[in-house]
Amino acid sequence: MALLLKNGHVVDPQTHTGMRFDVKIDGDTIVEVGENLSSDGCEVIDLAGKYLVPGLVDMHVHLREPGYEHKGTIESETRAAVKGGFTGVCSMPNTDPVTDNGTVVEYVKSVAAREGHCHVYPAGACSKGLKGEIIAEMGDMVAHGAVAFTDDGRGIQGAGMMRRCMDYGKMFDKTFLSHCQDEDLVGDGQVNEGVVSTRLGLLGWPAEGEELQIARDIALARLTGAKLHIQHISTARGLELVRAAKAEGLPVTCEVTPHHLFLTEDALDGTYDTRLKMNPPLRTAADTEALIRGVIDGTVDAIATDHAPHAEWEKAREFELAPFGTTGIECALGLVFTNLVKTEKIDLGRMVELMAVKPREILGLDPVKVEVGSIADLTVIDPEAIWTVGAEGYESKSVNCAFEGTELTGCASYVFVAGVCKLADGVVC
Ligand SMILES: NC(=O)N[C@@H](CC(=O)O)C(=O)O
Ligand SMILES: [Zn+2]
Ligand SMILES: [Zn+2]
Repeated sequence: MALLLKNGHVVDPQTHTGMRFDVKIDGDTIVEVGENLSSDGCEVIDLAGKYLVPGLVDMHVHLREPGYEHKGTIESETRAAVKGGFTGVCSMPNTDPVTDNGTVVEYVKSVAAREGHCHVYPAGACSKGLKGEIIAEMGDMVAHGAVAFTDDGRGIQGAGMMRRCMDYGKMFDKTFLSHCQDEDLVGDGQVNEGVVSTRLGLLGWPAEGEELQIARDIALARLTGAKLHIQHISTARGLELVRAAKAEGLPVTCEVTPHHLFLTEDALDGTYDTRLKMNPPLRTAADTEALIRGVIDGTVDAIATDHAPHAEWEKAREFELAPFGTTGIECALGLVFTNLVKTEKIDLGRMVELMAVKPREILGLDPVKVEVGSIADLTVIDPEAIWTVGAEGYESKSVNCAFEGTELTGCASYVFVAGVCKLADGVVC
């Protein structure tokens, strides 16, 4: 039966924004958009008071399967994604085995097709085993559906190796997603190097450890012509490097996470809370202010969560022994809505650009628009819902959320993936 979404406030910067429209879905496709559409033969969902936007895509997510199913599975983490309002996620290759060949890409895709709640777009590794030594089977991975290349979890240490990856891989016309971390400089750094690391007595992870590789990778994008995307950018100077690269016309983009936008190293003071341990670390207030300015002025292309589930016992260890990473896919929409949209720093159209339009563009996916003929990947946002992160638990298998206890306004109430309802009234179907 066709599905009629009535009276939603459509926000799509690619088509119509700010209009109240009915949207009819048949199968996996939008077949009609307009006012007062006939509901004959349709199941009707009333979206009065809600926003209807192109389905959100989180371009940086750790699903943990295969290999780390005690942290999360493709089933559990795509369930969390749908709860958070996403119709698709780009999965990172730091699995076990590493997603560095077509067989593992195929495995991720087949489990996602069988058990996943939303689209999964796998990223393949740049180097075999994420070791930064031998180029991974890029062509094989692309043939099996990999959408991008990354050694996320590690920076590629050798400039020559990064250059060879880009030179070889650029023939596939995919973007290189770069985790920027100079391991020699960062060493065992735990938190941002500065006053807070000194006060806590923890080894520092200096901003320069990230900025050196951002500068290097931009130089290599210039040298090779490959498309470069800086992951989870966290420092003001790093963003300045991206701004300059864009002004020069280089094919460089970047993403920022909600935790690097809305939390600073000061949250760690006196807590030693391992949920606040992530890579790169929380930085200074001056950095978050610069990142928010970048979101507003367009230097930042995308907001992605770097959703990184870890088991409770892993995070319950001493700070130095706990793994890096926070979950975030269930609260990202609420955080951005509360802190940026409600405060009028950005409008909802810009939010859709950051969380739906640009991620697809960078990953080379087909665009999704609220218009006839588009695939019906759609997110419905309730702008009035007030809720507390973690108060009703999580859909994710893991609970290591840096934002637990934060009160937010705005959440996803419906999610449609290829025309199928996956979230109804805030409940995963
Ligand atoms: N960001 C993190 O702190 N952790 C990520 C790895 C990564 O994104 O670098 C993880 O896989 O747990
Ligand atoms: Zn990373
Ligand atoms: Zn990551």
